[in-house]
Amino acid sequence: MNAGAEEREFQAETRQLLDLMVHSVYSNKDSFLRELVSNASDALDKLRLEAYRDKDLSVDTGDLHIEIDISDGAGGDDATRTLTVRDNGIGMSRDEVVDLIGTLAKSGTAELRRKLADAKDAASSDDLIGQFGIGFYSTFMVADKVTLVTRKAGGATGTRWESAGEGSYTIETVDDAPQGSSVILDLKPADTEDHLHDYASESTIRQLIKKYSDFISWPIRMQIERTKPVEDADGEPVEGQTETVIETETLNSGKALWARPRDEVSEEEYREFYRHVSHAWDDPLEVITLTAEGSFEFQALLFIPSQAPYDLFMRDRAHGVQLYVKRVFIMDDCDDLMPEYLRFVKGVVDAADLSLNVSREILQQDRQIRAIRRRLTKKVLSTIKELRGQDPEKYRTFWTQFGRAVKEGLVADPDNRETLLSISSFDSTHSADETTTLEDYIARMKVGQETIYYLTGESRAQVEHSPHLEAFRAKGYEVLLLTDPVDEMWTGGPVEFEGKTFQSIAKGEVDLDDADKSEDEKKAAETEREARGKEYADLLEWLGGALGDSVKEARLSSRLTESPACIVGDTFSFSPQLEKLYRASGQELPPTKRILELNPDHPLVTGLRDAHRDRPDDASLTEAAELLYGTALLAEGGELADPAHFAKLLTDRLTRSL
Ligand SMILES: Nc1ncnc2c1ncn2[C@@H]1O[C@H](COP(=O)(O)OP(=O)(O)OP(=O)(O)O)[C@@H](O)[C@H]1O
Repeated sequence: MNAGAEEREFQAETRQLLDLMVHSVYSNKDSFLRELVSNASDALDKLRLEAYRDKDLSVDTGDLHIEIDISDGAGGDDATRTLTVRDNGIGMSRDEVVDLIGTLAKSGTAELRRKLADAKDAASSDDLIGQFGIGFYSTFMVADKVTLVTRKAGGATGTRWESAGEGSYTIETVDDAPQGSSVILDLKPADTEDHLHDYASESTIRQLIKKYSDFISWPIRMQIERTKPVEDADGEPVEGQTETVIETETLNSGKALWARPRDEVSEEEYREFYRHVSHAWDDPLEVITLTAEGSFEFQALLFIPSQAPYDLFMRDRAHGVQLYVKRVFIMDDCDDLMPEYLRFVKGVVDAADLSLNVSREILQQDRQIRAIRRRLTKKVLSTIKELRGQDPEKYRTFWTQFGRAVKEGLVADPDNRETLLSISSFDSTHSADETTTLEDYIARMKVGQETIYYLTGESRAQVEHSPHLEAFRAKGYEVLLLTDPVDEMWTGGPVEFEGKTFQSIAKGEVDLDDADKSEDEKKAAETEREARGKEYADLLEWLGGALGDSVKEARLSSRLTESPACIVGDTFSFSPQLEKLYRASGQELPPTKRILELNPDHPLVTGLRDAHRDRPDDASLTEAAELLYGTALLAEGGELADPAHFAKLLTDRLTRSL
């Protein structure tokens, strides 16, 4: 080893990942080439941009390209078959090599770590590799040894990194590295049964580049050996004489996919491009193309993935939509082109009239970018809407994967709320395992029903057994069951869809009795209500006082059929879950007092009414009231303010009753 050379151990997770790669049974081993070419192409994009921005950077950007070299080991028995992918792009410094290649970099997330720990058998590696897309390391599926030689643009020395994919790698500084990076693979023997093709064969490489990387905008070159007829001085072939010549051939067409008409691009080309821009290995669920002409010219090629990335709800997620200006790559993950709630959309936007010098700060202020974002948002939403109508299966996949993120738009993007509601799906009491759209909900509404009923909570199991649902269920009213935290947010204010308002069944007054009654029936019901009101007036007043620290008032309920009591909020008061969310985010809130509603037909309530009438000063009635309130709170999945006190009351009662 040279001076400055070091042998370093891989981190535990990296070792585990490499082990998975080395012993991989992943059926698509060819993907390693796409990853290397993709990295090389990114490196060239970065260099071009860097050179444009930093005029003092001493680099040659005259002939930026990717080169592939193969050696089939024909030199002798022990000559190694190698494949080299070389670029003259941005390169890496020694520190970058250690950070980006030597460690598990961004893939070292908790999720991958957890899955790696579970992936004990080789079979589960297939799924894992496909799901995470494991860039540079995928080379170990096809190589016994990987060598990376790289020199950062503008740097004086280069770095050589080498590993056999086992416990360690070596790294050393080298003087003679050309600018850019070369990745040299010592290939494993071809084994078609194991999906290992002959990657030292010219025709294999030619095919793979066509298939996976044709759209790469930089030339991908290879030296091709050809046998040609020898020509005489006049350029005429000499009979019976041939010669071997080496020619440089460009393997890819390099046509920007977004600039080509949609019907001329195959599904396969779109898929490979999707994988390139998104660094994902799944298939796109939907391809979206858009060409805008007029004052703001741009072309967009966007993809909705078929699988949510593991980091969809993490803060420092990367890789969104890329920005190009007139075919020149400007930046990855351009947040300003897509609203946060559509952050899973991948792809490319190529704008005609921006400066190549544009920075993230400028973009945020740019009128043109805002206009593009509005157009793209509408286009993505209308595509999802079409999907819903035309391909329910795909729509279901979409909603399962991305619905939670999309619903954030109901809060963040009021301008598109109606469309967002129309593409949303919700759990509902209508079906135990199918979600419903609002359109379908409305079609099933009962005669006389004016509002869309919903109930929020922490889980379906919890809300499904909430006392608030009793009368709705008994009378056949469908209720949406909203259990994502974001549901608390968008239902926090008035919401309408197709002229129908949303109403929480745990808030405000509901009167299901009146919905389908005639005028006479309504009058009779009103008379009965008044009579009941009188009958219970004393009890309700007393309860309001006895439980005054916890509730605003007590009243009779028309939502209950089985439970003795439930607790409801005012129409626009915070739900307990929303209060909890606000508190968890550090905001101070005064506690919201809600209303205790009683079921006048329940024996506990009639018993309490009679006991209060007969023994108004009996102290044990206050305990009964507290127990009644506590059980109502527990039944809706709420939390008791003083569980120990409640437990003691209950224990005492039980003891006395035995
Ligand atoms: N040819 C190259 N030139 C310059 N930098 C490179 C090159 N190849 C890889 N890198 C750097 O190493 C990093 C890690 O590469 P790797 O392929 O493992 O992951 P990735 O491309 O970032 O993402 P993914 O894992 O999703 O493919 C890259 O992000 C890039 O910064």
